[in-house]
Amino acid sequence: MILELDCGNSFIKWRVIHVHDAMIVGGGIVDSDQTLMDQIRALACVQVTACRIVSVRSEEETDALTSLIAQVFAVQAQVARSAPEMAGVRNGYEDYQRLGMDRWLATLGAFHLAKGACLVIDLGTAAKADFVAANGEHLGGYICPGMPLMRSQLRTHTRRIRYDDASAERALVSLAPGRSTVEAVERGCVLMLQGFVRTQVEQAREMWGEDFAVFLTGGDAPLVKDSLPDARVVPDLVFVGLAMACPLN
Ligand SMILES: Nc1ncnc2c1ncn2[C@@H]1O[C@H](COP(=O)(O)OP(=O)(O)OP(=O)(O)O)[C@@H](O)[C@H]1O
Ligand SMILES: CC(C)(CO)[C@@H](O)C(=O)NCCC(=O)O
Ligand SMILES: [K+]
Repeated sequence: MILELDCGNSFIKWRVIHVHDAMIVGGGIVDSDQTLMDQIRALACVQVTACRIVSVRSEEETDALTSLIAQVFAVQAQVARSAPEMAGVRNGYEDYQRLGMDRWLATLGAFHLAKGACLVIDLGTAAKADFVAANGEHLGGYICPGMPLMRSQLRTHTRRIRYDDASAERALVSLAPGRSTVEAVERGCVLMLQGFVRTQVEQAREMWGEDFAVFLTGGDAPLVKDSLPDARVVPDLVFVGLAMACPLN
């Protein structure tokens, strides 16, 4: 079985798939290497024979994780590396190595699925948008604070914005003007995300008319999907690209 890991800035998403048909055996989202190991080991009868990783963490953190995996499962993890060109997509950065690997892989995955022009939106700790033209040219993209960063900046830099996670969740039953601090902040940040996403779609329309696909991924995709009815929500888009970048045979 193949262990796949997407190491983001706040969380690690993992899943275990069968080698032959890519059927998903299990998966989850964790906030530490140790919890990751515990969760994988808790899956009965899993024999990890290969591992592929995408990481936007430091080289040291990624090395520590690959060592742990070598120790626990006796496999050498394959770590996805940047490339100037792959699977028909040309990296649009001046220095291709600077483009975040999560963005690059999501872009590869999206172009593979769309087989044409696409806009890729990934809403995690950071909110990211990337544009790929029909000929596979990656045109670049945008990076903004995502929901967790917007909310924590407000909490950190003000005296009187304080609330707990449970009330934050309750506040999102509607997006009407907030009548409490928690509603005002949570709804305001969601509207920021929706505005970000709409602006990207407008830009794609200016370039490509109606001839493009929109892909939506990342933990906070559900917060904007109603304002983007034509978007394809693909939670595992980074894993689609990861399998392309690290084919393991
Ligand atoms: N089960 C979950 N565990 C943690 N966060 C979740 C979960 N489901 C949804 N989320 C939301 O997902 C967001 C984090 O998204 P994601 O996991 O894509 O971030 P990340 O990969 O760490 O960040 P980035 O991609 O910017 O590096 C959080 O704001 C949280 O609200
Ligand atoms: C933007 C983040 C932090 C989002 O995970 C990641 O893609 C990253 O570290 N990128 C490097 C900077 C860049 O993409 O220009
Ligand atoms: K990510």
